[in-house]
Amino acid sequence: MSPLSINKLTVAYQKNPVLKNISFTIPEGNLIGIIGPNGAGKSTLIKAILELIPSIAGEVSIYGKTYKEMRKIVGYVPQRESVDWDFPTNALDVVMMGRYGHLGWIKRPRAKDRQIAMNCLEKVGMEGYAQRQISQLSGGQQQRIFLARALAQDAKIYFMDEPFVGVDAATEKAIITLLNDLKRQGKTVLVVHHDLNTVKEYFDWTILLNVHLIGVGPTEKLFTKENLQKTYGGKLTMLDSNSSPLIIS
Ligand SMILES: Nc1ncnc2c1ncn2[C@@H]1O[C@H](COP(=O)(O)OP(=O)(O)OP(=O)(O)O)[C@@H](O)[C@H]1O
Repeated sequence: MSPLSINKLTVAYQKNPVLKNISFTIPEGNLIGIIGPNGAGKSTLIKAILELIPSIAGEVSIYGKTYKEMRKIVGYVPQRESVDWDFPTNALDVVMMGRYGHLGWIKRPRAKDRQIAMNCLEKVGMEGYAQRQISQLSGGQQQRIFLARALAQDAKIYFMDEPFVGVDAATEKAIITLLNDLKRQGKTVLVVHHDLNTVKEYFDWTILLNVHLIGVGPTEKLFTKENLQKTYGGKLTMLDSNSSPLIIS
C-alpha cells in the first residue's frame, strides 16, 4: 500500500487557490524531492497533508487512512524560520517531543525514551548540546535538533520542509546520510528542496510542482530540461491548467 496518495487536492488562502487539483501516489521506501519555484505551493502541500491548513477539496491518504488515524507514523520537520527559537527549552527536551506519540497513558517519558532521544542527538552529532537552550544554537545546529526530533519519533513517512537551508556543506552531507539511512530502513521521506544541482544525486523520485502538479516520477526520467522549463519557465498564467501532469512510474 502506498505511504501517500493524494486525490484532487485543492488548497486556497482567502479564496485564492495556491494548489489546484493535485493527484499523485508515491511508492514506499524512497527519498522524494518536492521541487518548484518560490510560491509554487510546496510548503502548502505539506501543511495540507498534515492538516495544519484546511483543503477546499480532495483527499489525502496515508497507508490508506486519514492523517488523523496515522499521525503517529508521520514525522514533520518544519521550516526553521517557522518556529519560535526563543522558547525557553533545551535541545534534549525538543528531541523528547518526538517521543510523545510513543508514551503510554501516564504520558511521562521513561528512561528508555530519554535514551532514545540521546541516541538521536548523537546521530546528528549534537550529543554535546543536550542541555543547551535552543535559542543559543546556530541555525545549522537548530536544523540538526529538528532532525533528531524526527528520528526520535521513529515514523514511517517523513515530511521535511527545506532541511538544507542555511546549513554548511558538512551538515548537508550529514543530513543526506541520515535520509539515506531512513530509506534503508524502508521509510519514505519527502523533502522540499531548492538546489536543482543536487536533485538527481539526492532523490529517487521527484514531484514537480507549480500550483498545478507538473509531474511526478523517478528523478532520472522526470528531471529533464523540458520539464524544468515547464515548472519554472514563464508566468503562472501561461501554464495550461488543463494539460495533464506527467505521471511516470
Ligand atoms: N498564510 C498564508 N496566507 C495567504 N497566502 C499564503 C499563506 N501562506 C502562503 N501563502 C501563499 O501561497 C502560495 C504558496 O506558498 P508556499 O509557502 O506553499 O510556497 P512554496 O512553494 O513553499 O514557496 P518557497 O519556495 O518560497 O518557500 C504563495 O503564493 C504564498 O504567497
